[in-house]
Amino acid sequence: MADERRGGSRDDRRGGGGRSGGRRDDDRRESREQREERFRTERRDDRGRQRSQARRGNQGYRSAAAPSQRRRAGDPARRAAWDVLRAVDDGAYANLELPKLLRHNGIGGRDAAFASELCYGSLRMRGFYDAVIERAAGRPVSQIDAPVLSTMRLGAHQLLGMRVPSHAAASETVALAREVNGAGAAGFVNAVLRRISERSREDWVAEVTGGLSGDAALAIEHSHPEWIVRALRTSLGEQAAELEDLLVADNEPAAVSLVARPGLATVDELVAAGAVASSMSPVAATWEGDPGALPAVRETRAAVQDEGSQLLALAMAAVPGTGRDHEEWLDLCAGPGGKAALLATLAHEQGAVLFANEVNPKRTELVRRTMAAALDAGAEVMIGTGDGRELGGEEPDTYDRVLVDAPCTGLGALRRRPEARWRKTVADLGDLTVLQGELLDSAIRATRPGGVIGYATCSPHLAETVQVVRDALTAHPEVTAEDARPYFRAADGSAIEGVGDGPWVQLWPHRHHTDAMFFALLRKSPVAQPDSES
Ligand SMILES: C[S@@+](CC[C@H](N)C(=O)[O-])C[C@H]1O[C@@H](n2cnc3c(N)ncnc32)[C@H](O)[C@@H]1O
Repeated sequence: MADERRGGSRDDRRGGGGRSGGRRDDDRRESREQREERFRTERRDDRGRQRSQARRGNQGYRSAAAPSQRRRAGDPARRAAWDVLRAVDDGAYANLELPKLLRHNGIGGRDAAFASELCYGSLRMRGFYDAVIERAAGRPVSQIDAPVLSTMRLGAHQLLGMRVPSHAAASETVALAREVNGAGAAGFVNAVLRRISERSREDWVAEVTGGLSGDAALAIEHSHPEWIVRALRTSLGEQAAELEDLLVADNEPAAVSLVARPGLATVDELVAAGAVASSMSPVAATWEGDPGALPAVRETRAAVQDEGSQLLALAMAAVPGTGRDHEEWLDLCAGPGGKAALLATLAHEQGAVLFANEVNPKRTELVRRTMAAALDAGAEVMIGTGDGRELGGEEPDTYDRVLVDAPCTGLGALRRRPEARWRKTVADLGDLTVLQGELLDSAIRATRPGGVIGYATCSPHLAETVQVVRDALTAHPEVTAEDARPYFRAADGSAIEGVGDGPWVQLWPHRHHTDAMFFALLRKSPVAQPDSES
């Protein structure tokens, strides 16, 4: 392939017409921006409303401290956590919002770590805390004003989920309530937190799950929507006894895993900088602190990437392809580009070329940025924007390896997105599984005879994983499933255990300390030879 195609656009190659698959994402972005604007203005109203409501309805409550001793404002870390909870209620993502706020307010070090734990923990454990708050407040949370409820959730997490001494948790949270909710509401917060502090976490679990059994009790105690608990139980199948371990793992913050992109960085380089080599992915090291402090990360030679994603890209490259020289690889859903960047360096090592496709133009741009070091090192990559569902019809029988890292519910990455579990609904599955089926269908069409297709999701939900693959196998008799397990290798070269009975691979947070990634490997039969047809 000619050098000028490196980092070039597939749209250019096809005459620059571009593709217009990004409208749905643009629509979403617009409404998100509108929501943010609404939030900026509404927050002032909320606080005003809150004060007057509190004066009307909660006059009986009094702060624990004497008026002369009352702190007028909360501390900056708690305030930042509260601001994020409010923003999340309006559609923001905590992992994007919190770093922005911490930077803006100059909060760093231990205060930043405290704000992160407070914010993410309150969001993850919202289901449990709301059940506790309802008992302590003597009313359903739907009857508590949202800004006051956010304050109470922060207080509940300090009391039941962090090692903050009760008196500090209560007094600091009441000071925050005075600042953001008004004096009357602060009295209400004080009374509720006082009641919560009278019992241990274990006692509250017994109280709020009393009378419930099975998945309903697990859902409250481990703070997952019940439909997700049921789906995870089904996905675990014969290992359903591990369900509680999985729910616990979902509530623990994921360690920061770095990938050393082959040919660009090494695990040894990351270890020399203070990271710890992983026993799971051969190209991973875990890192505590700001990844941006590492030159290899700033230069895109290394990056933050879940080890499950690393293993999956490594497997995709390790599978025997068509055996052709100079293979062509396709990443059908590449944005923001983590797997594509790893595939690009692996393709470069094998003398192959990668085409990274993404439907959303802004995410295509992220793919380009993620690739910077790989492109500089001479990896042959084309990056294009387009609807992956059309690609199989446009370029049939073309690619030696095709990865479909499909858009999904993300139920396998709940550790990373603390609010995600409360936003997903069973209804999301319907549209997603249709899209996943169409993308896999297109990927099969785009695959050269004898080539391989990897189908991946960061969800273990059977409707998005096994069912999509089975439907594709039924619709495409020219494709067969291959055992993916031999291609998942740990850092010492041994086979990774506990990935299921095959032929697919299912990784799990509680077993592998990765996201719950699913991977299926399909192969398109080679073109029938003339003599075999006779
Ligand atoms: C799970 S993410 C892929 C993550 C990516 N492989 C990585 O490792 O960074 C799924 C991606 O599919 C994209 N997508 C959604 N619908 C698509 C379509 N019809 N064609 C191509 N990409 C699509 C989404 O915008 C999203 O970026």
